[in-house]
Amino acid sequence: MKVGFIGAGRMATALAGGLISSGFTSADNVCASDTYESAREKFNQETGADTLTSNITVAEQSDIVILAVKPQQLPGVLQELKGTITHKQLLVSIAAGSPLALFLETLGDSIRVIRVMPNTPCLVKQGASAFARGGKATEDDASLVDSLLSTVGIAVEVPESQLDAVTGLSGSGPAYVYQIIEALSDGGVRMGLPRHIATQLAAQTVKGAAEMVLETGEHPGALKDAVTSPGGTTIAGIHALESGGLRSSLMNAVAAATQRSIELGKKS
Ligand SMILES: NC(=O)C1=CN([C@@H]2O[C@H](COP(=O)(O)OP(=O)(O)OC[C@H]3O[C@@H](n4cnc5c(N)ncnc54)[C@H](O)[C@@H]3O)[C@@H](O)[C@H]2O)C=CC1
Ligand SMILES: O=C(O)[C@@H]1CCC=N1
Repeated sequence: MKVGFIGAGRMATALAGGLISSGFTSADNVCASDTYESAREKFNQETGADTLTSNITVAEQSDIVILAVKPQQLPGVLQELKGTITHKQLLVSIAAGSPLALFLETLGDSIRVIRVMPNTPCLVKQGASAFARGGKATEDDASLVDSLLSTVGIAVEVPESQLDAVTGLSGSGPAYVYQIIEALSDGGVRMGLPRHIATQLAAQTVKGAAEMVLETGEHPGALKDAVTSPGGTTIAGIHALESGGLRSSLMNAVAAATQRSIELGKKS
């Protein structure tokens, strides 16, 4: 199975690294093209896979072609790949906000295309990705993309209409959580902890709580109750969070980012 990346930036390097280190495919079967030499060199150093200057050659040589350029660069790349991408390759796009219709309109509706919304924790193999099938993409194509994304985290299939909400939640979500970690650390510093200790404790607390949700399958509310002693410290903290509208703020953040994803999708 030959996998080719068009665009050898951060997300491509993370995905290629996951594919190779997990044994999904070998470095010999992976290649990438990029306009910039520095990006090609970094991809090659970090993954051991070959890089090329020609997007067309990468597409011709690959069974799976992964488009990993920025959304603004996508229309130009698709024009270039017209006639090269056919139903023989599986096309996978990770470009935020670019709808399946864009690929079908440009490359023809016989192509097999899957649109993915990954997130940056893919860089540390803790990604949360969702994908939607389009055109003539089959059940087998979906399983393949599921296995591919699972090398760098978890993956779920959704209808394309839900991908804007996915973008608002898990695509942009790491940034919300970084703000939460920074704020928890600030709280620790305010109460007298050294910064490096406060940040370490804050990050591990978020990681540990997330693992508890994923591993136990318990409702987050039940896990919260298990931390909260009657008349204790936690309920005092929770009351302060409720006064500050934490939950409403996070729900509004997901809604605002989803709305922006819808707007950006209409422009492309
Ligand atoms: N960073 C994030 O949080 C997320 C990013 N994405 C999507 O992933 C995609 C890639 O993002 P990053 O890896 O963060 O960007 P990046 O900027 O690190 O990588 C993009 C690469 O494409 C190359 N490139 C530009 N024009 C090209 C062309 N015509 N032909 C070949 N290569 C070309 C650039 O030189 C660059 O190395 C984007 O579409 C983005 O929307 C999706 C989810 C989350
Ligand atoms: O902020 C953005 O537009 C992209 C999409 C998801 C994460 N970053």
